[in-house]
Amino acid sequence: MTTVADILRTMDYGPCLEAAAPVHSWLDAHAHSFRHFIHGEFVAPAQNEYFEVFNPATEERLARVAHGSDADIDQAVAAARQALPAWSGLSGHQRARYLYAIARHLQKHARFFAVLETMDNGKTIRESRDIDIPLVVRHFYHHAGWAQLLDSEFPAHQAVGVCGQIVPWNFPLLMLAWKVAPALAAGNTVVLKPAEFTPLTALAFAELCVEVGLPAGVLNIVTGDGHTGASLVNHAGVDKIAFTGSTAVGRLIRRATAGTDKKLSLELGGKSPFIVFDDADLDAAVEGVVDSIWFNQGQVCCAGSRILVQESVAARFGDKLRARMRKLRIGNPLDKSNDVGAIVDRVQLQRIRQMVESGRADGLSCWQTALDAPSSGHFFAPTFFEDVPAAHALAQEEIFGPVVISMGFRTLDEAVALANHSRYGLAASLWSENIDVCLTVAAQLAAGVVWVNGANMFDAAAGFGGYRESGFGREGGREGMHEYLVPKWLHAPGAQQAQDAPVQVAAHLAPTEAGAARSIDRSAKFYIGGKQVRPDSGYSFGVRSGSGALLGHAGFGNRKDIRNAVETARKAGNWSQASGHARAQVLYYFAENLGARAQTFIAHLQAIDGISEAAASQQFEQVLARVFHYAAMADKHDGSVHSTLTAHVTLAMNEPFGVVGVRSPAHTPLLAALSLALPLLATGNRVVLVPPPDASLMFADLYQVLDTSDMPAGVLNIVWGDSDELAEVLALHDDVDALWYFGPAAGAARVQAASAGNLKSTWVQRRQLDWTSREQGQGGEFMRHATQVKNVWIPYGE
Ligand SMILES: NC(=O)c1ccc[n+]([C@@H]2O[C@H](COP(=O)([O-])OP(=O)(O)OC[C@H]3O[C@@H](n4cnc5c(N)ncnc54)[C@H](O)[C@@H]3O)[C@@H](O)[C@H]2O)c1
Ligand SMILES: O=S(=O)(O)c1ccc(CO)cc1
Repeated sequence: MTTVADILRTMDYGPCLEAAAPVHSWLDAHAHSFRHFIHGEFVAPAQNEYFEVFNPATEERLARVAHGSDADIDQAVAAARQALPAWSGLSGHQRARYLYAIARHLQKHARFFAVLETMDNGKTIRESRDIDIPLVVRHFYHHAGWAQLLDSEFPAHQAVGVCGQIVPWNFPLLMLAWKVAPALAAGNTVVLKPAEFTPLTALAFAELCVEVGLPAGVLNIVTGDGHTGASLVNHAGVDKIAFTGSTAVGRLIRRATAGTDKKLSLELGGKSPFIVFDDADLDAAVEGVVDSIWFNQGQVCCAGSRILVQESVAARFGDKLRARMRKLRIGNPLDKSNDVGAIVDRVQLQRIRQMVESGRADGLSCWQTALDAPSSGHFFAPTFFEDVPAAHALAQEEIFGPVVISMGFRTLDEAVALANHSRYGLAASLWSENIDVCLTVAAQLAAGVVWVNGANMFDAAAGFGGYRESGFGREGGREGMHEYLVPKWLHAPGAQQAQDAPVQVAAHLAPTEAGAARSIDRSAKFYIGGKQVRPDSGYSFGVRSGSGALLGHAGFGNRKDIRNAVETARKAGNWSQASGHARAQVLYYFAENLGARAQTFIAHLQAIDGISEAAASQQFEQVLARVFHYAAMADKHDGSVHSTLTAHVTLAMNEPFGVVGVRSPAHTPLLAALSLALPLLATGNRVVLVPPPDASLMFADLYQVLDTSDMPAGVLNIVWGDSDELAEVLALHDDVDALWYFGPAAGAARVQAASAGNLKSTWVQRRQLDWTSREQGQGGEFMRHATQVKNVWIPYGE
């Protein structure tokens, strides 16, 4: 028997077990069997199929859970559709009261949810009790607030409709909260599919919703696997899909929803850098690594899994990290003394093992904490690979386990280059005592979240989400609410589908009317890198007026022209670094020079659309007003400081995407094209514009104005031809960061499917907008789509 004297001598932790009895009683009361939650009731699966759920720490069977089929999804979507009018018709205040009640009830049952989560997932009770469940509660409180304030904070917006939500197994209830709370606050109804390894807290949450009297059908939960998820994604009755999970499945969902009107947000994988500068508090940084990669056994999408350490301190840092690893306690997750729990499932454990073995087989230096874990259960020792080459799979692939790698760097620039050497862009952690270094680096990182001298910090008031292949959309904060809202004018009755005439251009010589050749003294070329450029194809086409008269010739663009335009836009990065004031000056100057050429453009507008001179003049005035508007906005699209829980200044910075492709519509062509290009330019993006071919002669005159307006070469490039074909080339291009497509449904589907390659953010509008309306043609919606939010957490105080 261990005596007090023994304890004082060894100072070892004793076992300190959390009671599991309340969860066992709950499982017993359900006879260890769970059905779907649809229309406020627990209903049996249509095909009577179930799957088993285990405790990964003990391999004990916890329950059998319904396996959702197409019929179950159908029933749940119908319930959500039926509940939608009444729920979205409630006042924000009425919805706030439900969300507040959910938060209160969660607090009352907090320990039950924490224990259930630990048993289902394998995470330590310290984490589920002190992090997951308090954050879940915080999310419902925070979003009760957004429901209350919806009318004043999001005027002229409405709910999207029925939301299909699919979550992973790493933070089961927290991921549910991230999705359900904003959806319900905004007035949507929900069908949620939990991950197959961890459905139990979602089902307990459904019971809690019954307890608080949430109206039937507002929240529906269908359990199942990837097939169930795919059925939800493909269901025609769903208006929005919100997905958190792997990049591979995110890509499938992007393709599956292409060409539908479904709004989409994707929170995907990561390989986040953890950067340690030589002036960092190394002991604090070592604790940061523990929070980054051994938290939740490294099954964290934003885990700091790549340590980049300045060479001068690398050896010291490595020693300190190994010393700390020796102290990590791995074992029963219900034991409050343990730091590291179980891996969620045998399959995931196997994947981690294979990745680690491949690193060892390649001769990489590998160090592991001694594993003194229980004989049953899925445990894996904290693992550290030192000096891993930047291109190695262990430095590039997400492992999703307790495995960290490190590599050295010498200079700040090298650190930034290594940090950004990844297809992902979810998060980053920076360690330095020099605030200049921290903010300089934070601004240069391609990451949706940056933690300064900290790691893995979250709060409902701050947005979370990625750049690049880590997905698009944000969860949390004001920016997260936008994922569940749409401007009311988009749903206004009478909005038509865009009906661009099928592209008439063909790579052949246009028949020329007698005498026309005399008036045609040039063939309009493209504008690439600040220069007029002949088409690569060597073909041109005849440009005709609205009445069919031949106006001139224009080059016919192809894949190569687009690639050249993207390359030159890529090099024009200084525009993104320029101040808003500098960009405003260029746009004002552009407006001034455009105004001086009014007669030219009025004549073009008359010829293209067959409108009167008065109507063309009026449209041109609107064009000038729009340029002035975005010149004015260039230094005013401010970010914000979020009110997060801890002592942080959490900056939400609006950053440009980089290179953005724009396919603009035929209707009111100059106004439409500039209404799209200007917000992008004002916010620092570089643009490859594909305007309608019928208006190419007018756009050839437009770039002459650009030439005289100090617009740097490569910032705005213009190529025309078969608009949808060129848009698809842009969508497929990995160096294009975002794409705006305004045009007919068939082309929209093509670009959305093609964008799945690098998961670029797309803004697609198949409806024909009224560009002359200020509500539809300009404003916040455009500025918001032109930027992505980076949240930078900067600590203050002690
Ligand atoms: N960015 C974030 O916020 C975030 C957060 C947590 C996890 N993740 C990512 O999630 C991954 C780990 O979770 P996982 O293994 O459960 O991911 P996963 O993509 O395999 O599964 C996630 C969810 O999608 C469902 N699913 C699987 N195939 C589907 C399909 N074809 N259509 C629709 N749904 C489908 C699953 O059943 C599960 O509910 C990691 O890559 C991690 O980085 C990202
Ligand atoms: O979505 S994840 O990045 O995996 C994540 C990590 C941590 C927390 C809470 O601490 C929530 C979500």
